[in-house]
Amino acid sequence: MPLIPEASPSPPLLVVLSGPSGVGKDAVLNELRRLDRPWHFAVTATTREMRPGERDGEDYIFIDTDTFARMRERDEFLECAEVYGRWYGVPRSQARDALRSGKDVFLKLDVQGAATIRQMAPEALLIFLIPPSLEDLHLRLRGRMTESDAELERRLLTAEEELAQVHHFDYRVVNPDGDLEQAAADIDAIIAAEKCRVSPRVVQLM
Ligand SMILES: Nc1nc2c(ncn2[C@@H]2O[C@H](COP(=O)(O)OP(=O)(O)O)[C@@H](O)[C@H]2O)c(=O)[nH]1
Ligand SMILES: Nc1ncnc2c1ncn2[C@@H]1O[C@H](COP(=O)(O)OP(=O)(O)O)[C@@H](O)[C@H]1O
Repeated sequence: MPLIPEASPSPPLLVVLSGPSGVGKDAVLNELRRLDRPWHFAVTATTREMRPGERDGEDYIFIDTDTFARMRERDEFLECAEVYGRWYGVPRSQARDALRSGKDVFLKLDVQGAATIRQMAPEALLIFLIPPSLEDLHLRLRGRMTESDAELERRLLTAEEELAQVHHFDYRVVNPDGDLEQAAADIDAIIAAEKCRVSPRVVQLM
């Protein structure tokens, strides 16, 4: 029996997850990985030092500033930005190949990266993760104990500017204190709803 065209699977989504440092992006993404959906979580490159427990090639591709500059000159990044004094970039292959394979692709980006993707691929789905309060954000960032005092201060100062960018996003999801499963469930529901759009998002990447 011929398939009804509207019943065919919707095209893969390019999902950008942003949010201030310490809000819980990594924690929520790890929860989303456990859902075992047909999603690809892009691994981006950074010149930031590796934190204890991070794995090269899994949490990030850790490279030095010369290598980053060379990759940038060769236009190997879909997007890149200087964030909190370090460089970060999405290798083109990380997004393009996974989309072509039909997988929804998650990019964990700062607000600059989200704005670049919005320009480059207006059909991308932009989700902003927010803390219940600035106090919660400060407690989480301090509690992670991964930044020097100076770096911590820089991230906290930047957080308010980042939070003010929420109106550029399609969805905002609260990461409730002690209940990151709820934030993951909200994002899972957003993706499921987006897959039911009558006019689906069709992402074109160069
Ligand atoms: N624009 C852009 N931002 C990125 C990229 N990879 C990571 N980031 C963002 O860079 C910021 C700093 O990341 P990180 O050093 O892991 O700090 P964290 O947010 O405190 O975990 C976060 O907002 C990330 O979402 C990238 O490829 N491009
Ligand atoms: N919903 C939550 N409630 C309480 N603590 C959280 C929650 N989500 C994340 N955390 C903690 O907050 C800190 C920052 O989380 P992380 O995922 O590193 O944030 P980001 O990737 O956005 O910088 C970590 O110690 C993490 O365990």
